[in-house]
Amino acid sequence: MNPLKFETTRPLDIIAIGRLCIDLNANEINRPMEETNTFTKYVGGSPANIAIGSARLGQKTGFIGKVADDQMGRFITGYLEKNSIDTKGITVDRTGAVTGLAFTEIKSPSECSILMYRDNVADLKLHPKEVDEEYIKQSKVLLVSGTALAKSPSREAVFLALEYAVKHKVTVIFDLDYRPYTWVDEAETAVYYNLAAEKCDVIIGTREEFDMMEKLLNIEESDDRHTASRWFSYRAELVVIKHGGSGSIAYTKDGMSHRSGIFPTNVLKTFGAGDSYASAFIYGLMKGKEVSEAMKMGSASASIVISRHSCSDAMPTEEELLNHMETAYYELAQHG
Ligand SMILES: Nc1ncnc2c1ncn2[C@@H]1O[C@H](COP(=O)(O)OP(=O)(O)O)[C@@H](O)[C@H]1O
Ligand SMILES: O=C(O)C[C@@H](O)[C@H](O)C(=O)COP(=O)(O)O
Repeated sequence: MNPLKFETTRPLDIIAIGRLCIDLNANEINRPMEETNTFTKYVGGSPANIAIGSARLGQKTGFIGKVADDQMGRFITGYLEKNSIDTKGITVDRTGAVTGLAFTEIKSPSECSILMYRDNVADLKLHPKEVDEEYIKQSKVLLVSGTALAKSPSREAVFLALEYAVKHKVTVIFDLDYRPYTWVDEAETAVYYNLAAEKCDVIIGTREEFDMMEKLLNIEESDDRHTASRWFSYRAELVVIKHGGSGSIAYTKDGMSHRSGIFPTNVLKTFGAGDSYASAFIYGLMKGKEVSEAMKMGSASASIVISRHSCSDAMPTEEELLNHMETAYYELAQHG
């Protein structure tokens, strides 16, 4: 069962809003970053990765964001255009802001970490006046990534985009994407995450991200079903809780739950799992697939991306995704 009804006559399938950054993934793997010398540069930033994943799957994709007025900013917009992503919603910062950098460390397949340089980044300077209502109303879906709530004016830009989306019946999907290094205070984080989530139709996050949101409310011993049910009293139709190598579980407003397993793979690095999962999951939902099938598509995409060096560059095409689902072993993991 798929509870979502998309406005099918819109020229764009999905617009993502949030950060456009650079991933610098260590080439020397299985060692700490102190011992690495070279990195490969990719476009990064969770919403950028999801947008690239969506475009790779053939979806008409747009973006609302801000890039630095430098080579990195031009590299990012050029890469998005090469991937047929509409960039008219992207503005260039003129204040000397820089591009966020995510240095990734691959100590082992299961020990990966990300060192983020986020001072004076252009993406958090996106201003409400740069959010175009006429642009948003052209899309079936608005994808909001939580890190864009970390600082003004990006925070207000996101809330304005949410208002426009609700006004024009654009389905809002909230990928929590909690990055502690971008926030200064847990309470502030939880307040803004909860306020944004109230306006969303679909919420996707890990157990830890939902715990962060609930801690502020002194919700003791929450579980996945309790977490999901909280959001059905607002706009949510679907809540997905991801559990890493144990798969994911989704709840719909009708009280049903849907479990998904994983496609075991040779894991090179674990980051990129969430963004690839989100892009293919959303794609499945928009193709009218059952929730569990859309989750399986998300798992398949994640399985492909975590076996490769990059996140954005590794996003599969529709053909690669469907082929993987037909040929790879699928394991219905148990969790929770
Ligand atoms: N080790 C793994 N092997 C195969 N699939 C995985 C693995 N880790 C994660 N996945 C898939 O990626 C999805 C998202 O991963 P998760 O780590 O929960 O999200 P995030 O990257 O946002 O923290 C999981 O629900 C699962 O489908
Ligand atoms: O989101 C960032 O700024 C870093 C990403 O580009 C990076 O690829 C990553 O951490 C992916 O996140 P995940 O998919 O949630 O693991």
